[in-house]
Amino acid sequence: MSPPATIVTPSLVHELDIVIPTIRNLDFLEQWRPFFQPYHLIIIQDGDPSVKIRVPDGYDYELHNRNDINRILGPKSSCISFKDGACRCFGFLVSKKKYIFTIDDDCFVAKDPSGHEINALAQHIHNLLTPATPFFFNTLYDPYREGADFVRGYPFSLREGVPTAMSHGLWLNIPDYDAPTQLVKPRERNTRSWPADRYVDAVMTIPKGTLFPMCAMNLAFDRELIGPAMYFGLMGDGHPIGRYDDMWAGWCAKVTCDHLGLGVKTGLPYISHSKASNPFVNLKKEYKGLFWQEDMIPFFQSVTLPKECTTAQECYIELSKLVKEKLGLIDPYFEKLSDAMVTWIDAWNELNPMTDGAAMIDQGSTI
Ligand SMILES: O=c1ccn([C@@H]2O[C@H](COP(=O)(O)OP(=O)(O)O[C@H]3O[C@@H](CO)[C@H](O)[C@H]3O)[C@@H](O)[C@H]2O)c(=O)[nH]1
Ligand SMILES: [Mn+2]
Repeated sequence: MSPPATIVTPSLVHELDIVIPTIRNLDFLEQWRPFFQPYHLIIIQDGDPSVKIRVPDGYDYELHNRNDINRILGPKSSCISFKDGACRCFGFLVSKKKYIFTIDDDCFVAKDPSGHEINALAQHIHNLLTPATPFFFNTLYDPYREGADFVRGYPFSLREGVPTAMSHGLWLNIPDYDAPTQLVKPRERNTRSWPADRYVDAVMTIPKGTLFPMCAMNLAFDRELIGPAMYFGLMGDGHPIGRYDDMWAGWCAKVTCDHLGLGVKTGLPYISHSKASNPFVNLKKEYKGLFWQEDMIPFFQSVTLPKECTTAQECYIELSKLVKEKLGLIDPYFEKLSDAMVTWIDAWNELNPMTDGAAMIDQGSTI
């Protein structure tokens, strides 16, 4: 379902890039053509750079493989993962647009319960252009949606909301499960009809102080507000962990949004996820993350950033110090990750000299 027709959602064709990490031909773009064709694509080709990736005709795109990443970043390319979808964050780095939409190459156009094709991009744009409400939960969900509003008892001093930095979409068909869950529920599908009936027609702001497991399959964000915090970490080749790229970025970005007074939304739009990656391969990649996360989550829940940090870059550098100090005790990996977080910000500032990130947003008047 796209945003209601009465709310005109600008296309943002000149303000938004679509970033796709890939190891395969991009035939999936044929199905997205009605929605994606006007936009510039940034394709990050992972794996062997000598492999030719086929992009359907008629798309305006730039494609970066590992040789390009090494050439553009030089020694800083060490912070960009290889042989893991985490490489997509290079696209966030080189984009020059205000907004990013990132999607996996096994994600297709979904249909809502009435059978209409969902323009996921239009819904993300609507989510990003309307305020978020992290300081007080609205029980009718998104108050800025046609036909909804703030419910009785919602403080008027908070109804202006705050800028939305991230829009986290969901998935029909193959849900984004971790390997153990995938192994015990191999045939589970998230369908829009009975008995699953898991098409939830809602967008909600994730409250301040609450973390969430960010999936990069169907994700949009405001690059100027939160781009510097959207680093997907050291994953894949040469590293002890994989498939925690988007999770890591989501935890860092959420604590940064909370500190800067920015909003994160989850819910609509849905895409249809077509391929279940191999659960045994995934288990090997995720293994350390499955128990490290029992320490990572309390760490992020305990993070407080100094009030002097007023931009995403400043928050992120502070976070990198805390990662080294606190998580470095778990495993030397986190010391390397902390250093890579600093390298990422150096690369960000080098490629984006003009953006000084978001100044701290008014935390919303207390009532
Ligand atoms: O080595 C690789 C592997 C994959 N990619 C690209 O990354 C995305 C996601 O890959 P895939 O769909 O095969 O894996 P999933 O398990 O479904 O993905 C989930 O894991 C998350 C963490 O990576 C991901 O965002 C989730 O959706 C595809 O576009 C692959 O082409 C890669 O670049 N390098
Ligand atoms: Mn997938």
